[in-house]
Amino acid sequence: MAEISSAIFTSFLPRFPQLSAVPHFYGCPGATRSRIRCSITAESMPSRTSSPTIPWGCEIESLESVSALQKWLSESGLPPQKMDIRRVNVGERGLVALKNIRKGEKLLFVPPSLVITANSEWTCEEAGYIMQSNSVPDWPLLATYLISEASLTETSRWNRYISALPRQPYSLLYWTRLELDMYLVASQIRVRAIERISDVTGVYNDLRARIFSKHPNLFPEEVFNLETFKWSFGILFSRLVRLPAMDGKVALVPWADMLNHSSQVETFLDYDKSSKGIVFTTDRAYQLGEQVFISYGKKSNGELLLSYGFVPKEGTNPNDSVELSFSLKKDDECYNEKAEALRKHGLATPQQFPLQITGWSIQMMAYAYLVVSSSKMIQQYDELASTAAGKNMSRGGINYPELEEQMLQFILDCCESSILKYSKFLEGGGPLDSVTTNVQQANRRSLLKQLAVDLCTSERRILFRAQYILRRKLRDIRNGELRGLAIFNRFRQFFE
Ligand SMILES: C[S@@+](CC[C@H](N)C(=O)[O-])C[C@H]1O[C@@H](n2cnc3c(N)ncnc32)[C@H](O)[C@@H]1O
Repeated sequence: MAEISSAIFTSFLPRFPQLSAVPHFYGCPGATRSRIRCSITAESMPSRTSSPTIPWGCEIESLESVSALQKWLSESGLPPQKMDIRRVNVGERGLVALKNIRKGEKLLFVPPSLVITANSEWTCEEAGYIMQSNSVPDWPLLATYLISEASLTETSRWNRYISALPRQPYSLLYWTRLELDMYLVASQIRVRAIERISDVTGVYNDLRARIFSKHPNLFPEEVFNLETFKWSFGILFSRLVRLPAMDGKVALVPWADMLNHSSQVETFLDYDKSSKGIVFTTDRAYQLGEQVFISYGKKSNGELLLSYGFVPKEGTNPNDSVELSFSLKKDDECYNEKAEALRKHGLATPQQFPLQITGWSIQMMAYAYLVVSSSKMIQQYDELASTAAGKNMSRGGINYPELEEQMLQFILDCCESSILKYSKFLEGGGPLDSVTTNVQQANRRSLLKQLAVDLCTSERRILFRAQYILRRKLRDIRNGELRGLAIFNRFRQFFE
């Protein structure tokens, strides 16, 4: 998948404009409306308290719906492919090479007519008209579109595609608050997941208040509810691609979205103007029968778990990082001045910075310098906060040799307190393990726990490496100081 940046996700956060005056519709044409009502019956209706079931899509590993999808795609203009959808070891279902594929080959060629974007036609035209006339941003529009088309079953042209989508995409959206608190207690991804769940809930509530409640015949609550929105956002987070050659347009690309991610490749999906289709260019060769991969973007293991519900094997992701939380010291006599400088540059206390396996950023160092700086440096607070916010990136700008030791010690302390949290989770048993009630629940818990263990192991590994480097640097500084002191003392004795 092309990178779906948080900037795109935030594009649905701005409030929608007030409802414009729209003609009053009485719902989709008769047959279609009744299908909506039939598609989710009272019995199958997802409940907010019990485990919800979405009445469309398939089991995540199902290949049955995939053959119907392939047939429909070929009939609808997808050219013959050099890959086929198969059960795979990495990612349940994936695309596998049907012949040897060279490095540098263009593959796929999915025509734009088979791609879902914010401009796609709605089977229920009236619902589409209402959404568009309210200028609903792309993400909530697509989430609503997907539910609308899914609920129309065979009437929708996307029926075959939607039937092959997972009924429950792997995503942190499906973790309960208790599971997030238990299993991701040490990782900052827990907070990101909570925020994301609350964003999705907020978007749904906004749509319901502003649009759905005013047109209940077009957007009945038994179809357009929080559970179906969780599903559609889960699908978008794990399958939507941004197409740079189409001005960053976001799209669901059937067939191409069967490609799994590998951190070892860099190629991604994009629109190819010469062939007028969605393609990707292989950046390595594949042999017959091998699974073909793309990159979902330079994402950390935590980000991959958040959006896609998986954690790559330990040590295989060169883009892995862990979020380290920094705070001003509560007893700092210049706390207010420092907090104000941070606020001015859009930063807070506490503030998270990514720590990579390859090291830490100038922004992180600038924040740490600000934390340890004395009141004598008050003139530099603004500059440090601006560097911490990434606005002033020259290394020379934060060269304070007299504070270096304190700054490094501060980062080391933060790393070590974070390591303690990870070790407590990884080396202690969780009380949730003892309260599972049935086999299904026990299986789910062990899967989530394994994901959390994999994530926390990889995040702690980065912290251990930083701890090692910081300790060595501090030892060198202190040894250098000691050597300097010894030379000074020898000089003093000589003159005495
Ligand atoms: C765009 S879909 C790819 C097709 C998907 N495997 C399917 O069967 O529908 C993204 C989802 O595939 C799975 N996936 C992709 N890359 C993976 C990987 N490297 N390891 C494990 N699961 C992966 C995750 O479940 C993710 O949410």
